[in-house]
Amino acid sequence: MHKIDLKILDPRIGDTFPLPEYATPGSAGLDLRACLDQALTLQPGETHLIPTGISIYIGDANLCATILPRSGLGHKHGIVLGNLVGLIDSDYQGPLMVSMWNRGNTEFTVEPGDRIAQLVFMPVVQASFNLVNDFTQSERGQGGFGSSGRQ
Ligand SMILES: O=c1ccn([C@H]2C[C@H](O)[C@@H](COP(=O)(O)OP(=O)(O)OP(=O)(O)O)O2)c(=O)[nH]1
Ligand SMILES: [Mg+2]
Repeated sequence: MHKIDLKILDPRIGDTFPLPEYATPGSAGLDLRACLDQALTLQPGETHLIPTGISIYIGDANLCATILPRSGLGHKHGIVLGNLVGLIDSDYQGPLMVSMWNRGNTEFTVEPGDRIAQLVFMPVVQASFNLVNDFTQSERGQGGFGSSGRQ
């Protein structure tokens, strides 16, 4: 288990609202909570930036974190992320924010402390570029965007 530095920015985190934790031993994501002072209703089509009450400092360029939607919110209520996926850089030290987008047709109310999205740590490979004029020919070549058909 990696140790990641975490700062509590909202005193309710770790008190009224639990710290992010893996729900089961096999969980990939840690749920993030809406650190709101009052309930917030997202009208259809609206996007709001919601504080999670924490900041993390990953501090290792070979790691990042992503913020992903919760499948229940996305599938049942149309609540996904305004940026589709949030990417947390290893050198970011600011507050973790969740862009909540109501892509559905009905309003949705977020209550303070609700679990609104999930944080997933991932390995990162940084690359530098080797400038060439021609690539060694691959089997695929330039084929893409459905070039192999549908079945
Ligand atoms: O859902 C998100 C996405 C990003 N961030 C923070 C962490 C990330 O490291 C930083 C910058 O994100 P990104 O590089 O995706 O945004 P940008 O629009 O390119 O901003 P910047 O110019 O600051 O890099 O914002 C969040 O808190 N939540
Ligand atoms: Mg950026």
